[in-house]
Amino acid sequence: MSDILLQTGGLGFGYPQRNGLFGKPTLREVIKGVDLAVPRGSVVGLVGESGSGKTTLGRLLVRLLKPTSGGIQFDGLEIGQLDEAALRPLRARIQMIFQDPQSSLNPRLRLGTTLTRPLGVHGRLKGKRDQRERAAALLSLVGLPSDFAYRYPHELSGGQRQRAGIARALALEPDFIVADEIVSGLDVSTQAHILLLLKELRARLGLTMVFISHDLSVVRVLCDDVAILHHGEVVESGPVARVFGAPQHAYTRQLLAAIPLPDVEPGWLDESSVVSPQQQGSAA
Ligand SMILES: Nc1ncnc2c1ncn2[C@@H]1O[C@H](COP(=O)(O)OP(=O)(O)OP(=O)(O)O)[C@@H](O)[C@H]1O
Repeated sequence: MSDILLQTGGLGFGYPQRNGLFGKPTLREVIKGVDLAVPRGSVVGLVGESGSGKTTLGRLLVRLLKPTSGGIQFDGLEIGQLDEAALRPLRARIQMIFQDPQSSLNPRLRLGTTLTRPLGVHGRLKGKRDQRERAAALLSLVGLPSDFAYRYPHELSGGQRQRAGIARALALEPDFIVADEIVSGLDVSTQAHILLLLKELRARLGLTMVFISHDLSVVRVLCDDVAILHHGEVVESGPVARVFGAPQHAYTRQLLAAIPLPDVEPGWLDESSVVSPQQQGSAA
């Protein structure tokens, strides 16, 4: 078994674009020749300014998009050109969490139904009681009380919704998760709770993750490795301490200068430094 769970080689992607009313559509390349390796059990940060291609690359990695060139190897299997039927058995193993959990939480369904629906789809539910127990276990995994199973998404705070989004992604016990800007839009204290939760889940479940963020300080506390994306190309990658401590590429230096890292110790996100939702009285 290789130490690398997911690897891309020369990965490229272009969105079709119309050229005038009668012109033939062409591809506008937004991901170019990306070589990325995600070791098992690691969290790899993907950073870059707005429009650099982070979301597109994330969607390629989970095969919501099909590459226009290059390949993606997942657990030794080339998945870049697989069609939907061939991808189906892999879908449970690869999940994406979005910035806006609204998109993964159906507003008309109670949380318990949303969380356990993927289990039902994959034939892993044994009746109503099992469904209730699985929903409670998933809620507890992300620090939410079990009676939240009866709530609708609009009855949750932003942080609670993001916890629910994480629970939904974890329902099928995936091996690989792409998290796309999942703490953007949350206040700083809620961000810290969610990051701490991810750290705990990672340790407990041995998750392998690509963590997309424009916030370098968040990447520094959570990620082992980081890849810097610029105009669809990875211009630099490696261990976070090395890339942020001694950036080699001019663009990385520019990014670091533009977004100064707060002067925090790498260990600031320890359990002792963050009040848990239970301690606070309500789940953040
Ligand atoms: N569905 C689409 N159709 C056509 N072009 C798109 C589509 N989605 C994104 N793009 C273009 O692809 C490029 C990369 O966009 P992408 O959203 O991947 O970047 P990003 O780094 O995630 O940006 P942000 O941080 O703002 O979300 C941009 O130029 C964008 O305009």
